[in-house]
Amino acid sequence: MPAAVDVIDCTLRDGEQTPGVWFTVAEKVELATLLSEAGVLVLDAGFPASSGADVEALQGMRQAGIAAAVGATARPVQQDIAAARKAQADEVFLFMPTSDLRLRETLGITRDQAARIMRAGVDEVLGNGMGLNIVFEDATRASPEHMARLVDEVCLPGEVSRLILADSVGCAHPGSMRALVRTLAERLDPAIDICAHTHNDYGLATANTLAAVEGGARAITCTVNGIGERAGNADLAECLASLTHLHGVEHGVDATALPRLSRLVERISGIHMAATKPVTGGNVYRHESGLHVDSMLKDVRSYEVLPPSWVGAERGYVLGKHSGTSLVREVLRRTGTATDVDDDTARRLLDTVKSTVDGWDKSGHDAAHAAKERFVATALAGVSPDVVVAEYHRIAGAQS
Ligand SMILES: CC(=O)SCCNC(=O)CCNC(=O)[C@H](O)C(C)(C)COP(=O)(O)OP(=O)(O)OC[C@H]1O[C@@H](n2cnc3c(N)ncnc32)[C@H](O)[C@@H]1OP(=O)(O)O
Ligand SMILES: CC(C)C(=O)C(=O)O
Repeated sequence: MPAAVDVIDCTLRDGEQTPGVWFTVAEKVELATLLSEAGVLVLDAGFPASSGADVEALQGMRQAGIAAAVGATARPVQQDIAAARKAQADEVFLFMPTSDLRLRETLGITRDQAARIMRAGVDEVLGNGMGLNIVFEDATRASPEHMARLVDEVCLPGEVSRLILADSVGCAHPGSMRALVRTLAERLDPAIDICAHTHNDYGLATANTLAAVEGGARAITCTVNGIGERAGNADLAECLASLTHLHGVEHGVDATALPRLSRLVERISGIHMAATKPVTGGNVYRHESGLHVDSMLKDVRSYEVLPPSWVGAERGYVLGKHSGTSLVREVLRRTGTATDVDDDTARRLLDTVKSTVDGWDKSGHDAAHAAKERFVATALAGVSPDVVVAEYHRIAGAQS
């Protein structure tokens, strides 16, 4: 693993390509500002040729004076590059399919033609004074010979900063991704960084991103909440957590910004994350099961490898159907109600918790609604500690 990687966020471009999702100009500038303040180095901030709003949004980011470099995605065609220039992009993500399937069957061009179009696009971007990232779209289904030739012809030091290898359909696995990066890294001038762009069709986007870094990639692309085309992209929070805690790789992003970023993207995309969403999900730092809570109260390493403080969150314990007396005692201790509770009282209080949960009426709901209710009960409510405290006072009162 390298000591550090560059982080490129593409929520504003690939994330916005999520079917049915679009962001207003103000939302884009707000998200770009937060990403930049968090320490993200580069933003793939939009596709200016797609709409005037994208041009305006990129200009707005420049006017807001954000520190992150503002990038624009473009095909190697004059109109896209002109739009990126109009948007005042610092750099361009210039993409061209590399697989024969995409070249021959959907674009109807040969490898030679693709190479020539790309070379002309490179010259156009450079002529317009913008920085350049070359994107090999569908690289994970492309011929290594064709990609090697493109490396020689369009990925030249002094012209190109990064080569982005895109697993556009999410068909790679960690082994193939690692091998692809290694092969092209041997061909590429070391002044140019390889960057991974992965999709999550098999749920492997994060694993493939990490494998790419292992193979020699020195930059990664991610989206907040993993939103993006189809099953989405590599999730920013997951990638950063793994890089930090599993591999010790620096990335320059302040992890305490991740929950806020996640909530902002939930709000502006309308796509809500599950409570189990790694790193930023509502249940990630919460525990209910009695045996777990008992262990956690003795040593938090028992069931916690990702410290909540890393993202600025707090550890929580939920009283519920699966609780044990350890948490009942802890609640009484934390609320200052009682420090020393006999076994019989603790057990009676636990029974109150369990019967309260068992008494919840879920009839009249269809299956989907019931599942949602269960989620809400688990994620948000459990049983309030007040129930235990009130019951304790009732028992203690009755005893005195
Ligand atoms: C893998 C990725 O995620 S790439 C990014 C994908 N993102 C988007 O498509 C979102 C933004 N897109 C848009 O707003 C629109 O598609 C536009 C404005 C870019 C283009 O719209 P239209 O001109 O109406 O074309 P349309 O989208 O229907 O078709 C795409 C055209 O681009 C061509 N094309 C696709 N990729 C490339 C490429 N890398 N280089 C050159 N041409 C390309 C296609 O061959 C097709 O050309 P044709 O119309 O001559 O057959
Ligand atoms: C344009 C590139 C980076 C892309 O989104 C893809 O190939 O998935």
